[in-house]
Amino acid sequence: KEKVEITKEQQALMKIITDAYNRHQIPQDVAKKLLQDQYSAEENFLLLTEMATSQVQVLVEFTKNIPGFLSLDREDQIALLKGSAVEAMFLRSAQVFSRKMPSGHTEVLEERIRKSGISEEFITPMFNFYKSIGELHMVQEEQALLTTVTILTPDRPYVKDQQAVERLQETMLDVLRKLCVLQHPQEPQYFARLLGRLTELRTLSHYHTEMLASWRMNDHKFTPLLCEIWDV
Ligand SMILES: CCOC(=O)c1ccc(NC(=O)c2c3c(nn2-c2ccccc2)CCN(S(=O)(=O)c2cccs2)C3)cc1
Repeated sequence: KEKVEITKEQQALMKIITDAYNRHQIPQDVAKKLLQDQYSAEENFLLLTEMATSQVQVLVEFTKNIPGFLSLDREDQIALLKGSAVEAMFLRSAQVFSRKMPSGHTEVLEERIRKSGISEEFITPMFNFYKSIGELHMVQEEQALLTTVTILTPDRPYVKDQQAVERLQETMLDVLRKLCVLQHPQEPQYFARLLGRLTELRTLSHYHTEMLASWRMNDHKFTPLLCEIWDV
């Protein structure tokens, strides 16, 4: 049985990434608004737009703390951000959703999201994903590293130096693999299950692209930042 050990450097790397990941949460006032009294579909949609926009701003800040990210080609940095923004948001959403919220809050939050003008065909896979992430009971280091692995996906559109991204992603995957073995010793397949969620995440982001088209048709407005990062 191979003795799995996280090196000093990997420990330091994990701390930088986890601290950066935890530094940004949904602004309390926005989250509170989501849980407050009745809202119309329009107001719910507006609130989600506001939250999604703040998530993108936080994503940009977070990536700056990924060791090695800022040494990548600048255009590749943009390509990685654009390519992973939706996936990172749904990963973060799943973690927000499955966090031990005060009882009843999860249901209210679910209700608001369901009543925000998003069509059922998108809502179902989204909540299935949230539940499947919740069942993993990831520790915060795993959440932060999984998001980092998602951002550092080499085969995003328009990435020129894929090798450089691959090297960074492999560094993160090695730490995540060891962490999974140490955190879930009874579940040798835990790391594989985690990576399997990234496949589910890609499917969700394809749904998202379709939804954007239908929202555009119903004349739903997005913020300039969301239009920029979602190419709408
Ligand atoms: C400051 C750090 O920010 C965060 O930590 C953060 C976390 C999660 C989110 N999540 C969301 O905004 C969000 C969305 C959906 N659900 N959902 C959600 C929110 C809370 C819990 C669980 C899920 C569905 C639709 N999209 S959308 O982008 O397609 C959209 C946009 C406009 C109309 S529809 C958004 C934001 C910020």
